[in-house]
Amino acid sequence: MESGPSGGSRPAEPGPRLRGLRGADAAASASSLSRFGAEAGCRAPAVAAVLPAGGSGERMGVPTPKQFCPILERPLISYTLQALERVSWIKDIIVAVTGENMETMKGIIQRYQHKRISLVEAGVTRHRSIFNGLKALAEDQPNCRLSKPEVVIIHDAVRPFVEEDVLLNVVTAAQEHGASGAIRPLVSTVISPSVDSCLDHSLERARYRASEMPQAFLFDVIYEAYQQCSDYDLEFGTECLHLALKYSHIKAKLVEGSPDLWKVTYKRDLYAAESIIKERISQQVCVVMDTKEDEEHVGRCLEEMLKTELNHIKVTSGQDLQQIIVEQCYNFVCMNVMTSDFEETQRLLNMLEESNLSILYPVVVISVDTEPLFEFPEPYSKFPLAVYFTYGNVHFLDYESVPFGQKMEKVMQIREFAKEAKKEIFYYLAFSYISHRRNRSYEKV
Ligand SMILES: Nc1ccn([C@@H]2O[C@H](COP(=O)(O)OP(=O)(O)OP(=O)(O)O)[C@@H](O)[C@H]2O)c(=O)n1
Ligand SMILES: O=P(O)(O)OC[C@@H](O)[C@@H](O)[C@@H](O)CO
Repeated sequence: MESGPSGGSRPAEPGPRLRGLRGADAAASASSLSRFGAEAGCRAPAVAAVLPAGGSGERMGVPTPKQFCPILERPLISYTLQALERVSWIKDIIVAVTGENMETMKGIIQRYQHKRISLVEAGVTRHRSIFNGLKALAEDQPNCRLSKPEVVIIHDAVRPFVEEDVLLNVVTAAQEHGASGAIRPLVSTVISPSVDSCLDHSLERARYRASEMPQAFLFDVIYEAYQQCSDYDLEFGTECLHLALKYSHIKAKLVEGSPDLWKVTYKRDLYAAESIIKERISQQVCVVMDTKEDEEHVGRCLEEMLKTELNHIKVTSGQDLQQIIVEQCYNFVCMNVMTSDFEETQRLLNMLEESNLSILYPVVVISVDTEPLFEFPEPYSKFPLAVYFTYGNVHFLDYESVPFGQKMEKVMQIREFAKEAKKEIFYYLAFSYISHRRNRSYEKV
């Protein structure tokens, strides 16, 4: 077993989380942990995850194993890891990959700065890969460097759309019942063909469900099941819940999952995944404050206001910017509260230029000045002005006819600045906040 960049024998505490992410997601995670306590009437369990990622993706029909196929130039498995890393109460993530893909996997971990990851060798079947992942967590194994969790999540590496709520549901249910799995309604009816490929019988669709992922187990339940498992089951089985029932006599609690839990199997699934990822990326915004203090004030206000509209809002004063860009955020709002010389915006644009962000998706940078670079004549002066630039062209929203004073050179300054933003779509908003710098209180106009 090999640890990822977190190194050491014990995976570090949740890796450097994005400040805003820490704010929003950690709050969610914290509330989740309290849910453990409330609903299960017990303390939050130690939780680890095993991700089988050792397949060859034959049904995808491409040379690259599907877990490494790019979506927006980023490997599919990286999105799944990112989804699990957003859940701060998952302490260890064990990924089973083949020996030939080990270096590829390490490169992905390094490139996208994934944390809490340990790698194990995959097996020739999915069950054997999962078993190898569980061994890495068992304490009866030589050189075991990870502590045994109370609950282990098993989740296919090619199911990138997994949210904290379903993970919490299966883990909470596993704590109580010993095993749990996400299920979805069947789309097609299940039939049984006869030996001459004629219909033998069909199942009443409403009485059956599709078994999806994530699944969760008390670690001892599933580990003992795999230890007793027959070679036949390890070779041909596809259902971990079945192993828990057959060998540990545990009837898993079934949990309704969301439609997005599907497994990327065929090429069409990759196209569908790309559409969903694009839609989700468009819902992600990073607010970049020019000072840490403003991050705590204006940033948190914006976070509170925006988080009901967006699926992920991150607020930072810069120290996490590199990680945010690595995670492929595409929408940035630079709040220049203290300065209006574009310093922070320029720094972001430079980082975007130097990053490997996919150019398949436009980056939007909105620079907001609380001290407008120029005054507008009445009655416009008290309205926010939306001036936006597309590849160096200046467009004025709504105020085309606004007569500017002699300070056009300020507008030209913005225009020159925007020309630097080669591939970004750059927005500039001038808000007239009244900011009492002394007592750091902010009043919106
Ligand atoms: N020996 C194997 C086979 C599969 N998997 C993993 O199990 C998950 C679900 O399996 P599946 O969708 O069947 O993946 P593949 O086996 O790669 O697909 P195919 O059957 O089309 O080859 C995937 O993340 C896959 O990488 C694994 O870890 N080890
Ligand atoms: O058989 P495959 O390896 O394609 O897929 C595994 C799936 O069966 C499995 O992920 C769920 O059905 C839940 O067990």
